Amino acid sequence: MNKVYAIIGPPASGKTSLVKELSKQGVPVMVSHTTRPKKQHEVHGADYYFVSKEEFGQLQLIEKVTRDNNFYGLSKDEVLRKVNQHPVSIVDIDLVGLEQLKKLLGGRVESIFVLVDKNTVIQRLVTQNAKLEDIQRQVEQAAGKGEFDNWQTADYVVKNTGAMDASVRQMQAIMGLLWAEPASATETV
Ligand SMILES: Nc1nc2c(ncn2[C@@H]2O[C@H](COP(=O)(O)OP(=O)(O)O)[C@@H](O)[C@H]2O)c(=O)[nH]1
Ligand SMILES: Nc1ncnc2c1ncn2[C@@H]1O[C@H](COP(=O)(O)OP(=O)(O)O)[C@@H](O)[C@H]1O
Repeated sequence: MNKVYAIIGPPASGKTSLVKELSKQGVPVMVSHTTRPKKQHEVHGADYYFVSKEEFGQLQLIEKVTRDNNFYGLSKDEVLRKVNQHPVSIVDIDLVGLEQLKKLLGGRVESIFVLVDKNTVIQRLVTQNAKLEDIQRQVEQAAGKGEFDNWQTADYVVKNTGAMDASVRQMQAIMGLLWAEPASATETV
């Protein structure tokens, strides 16, 4: 059965970075549509599908959000296309999206919670030069939605406070994309 692994976790836990790295290693990613302008370094179809408001309005979406007058959403077509084409794919999604994904795909969805503590989140947001009041709001909102506690209901948990490489390898192992090197047959003890 083809599987989609939903990467969930609080803000600044590392979801975007981990998904980008897994994508570089060849894991197919479900891509959202957005009406916000494309930034120079971004690639249509990889970072987002960049579309007009009219085009966005015609999509069948499993969930969407409005931010700063821009729309973002994951289309049903994108989900079905990726899950039907690939044995394993990944998606960076929030909890509402995860519930919708489960309604659409049932047992084909597994969730991986990216675990970090609140202090690490705050430190990372400070490093990204976020304003203190924005940091406080983001952390409070995430805590209010239970985003620090979702590890309790996720299928898998990966702690992302050490080296990112280690988290990437753990996720590959969870998804069945990494195997331990077999011990050499000629090895003596
Ligand atoms: N619910 C939902 N949120 C999304 C989707 N796509 C992106 N987002 C969120 O929208 C926010 C803004 O994304 P983006 O414009 O790429 O961020 P920026 O590069 O930091 O300006 C981020 O928090 C994303 O996680 C989506 O399909 N659904
Ligand atoms: N294992 C890690 N160690 C240190 N910094 C990390 C690690 N993983 C991610 N980061 C950093 O944390 C910040 C937030 O990561 P990001 O991928 O944007 O999180 P999210 O998508 O969950 O909001 C980024 O600056 C990123 O480089």
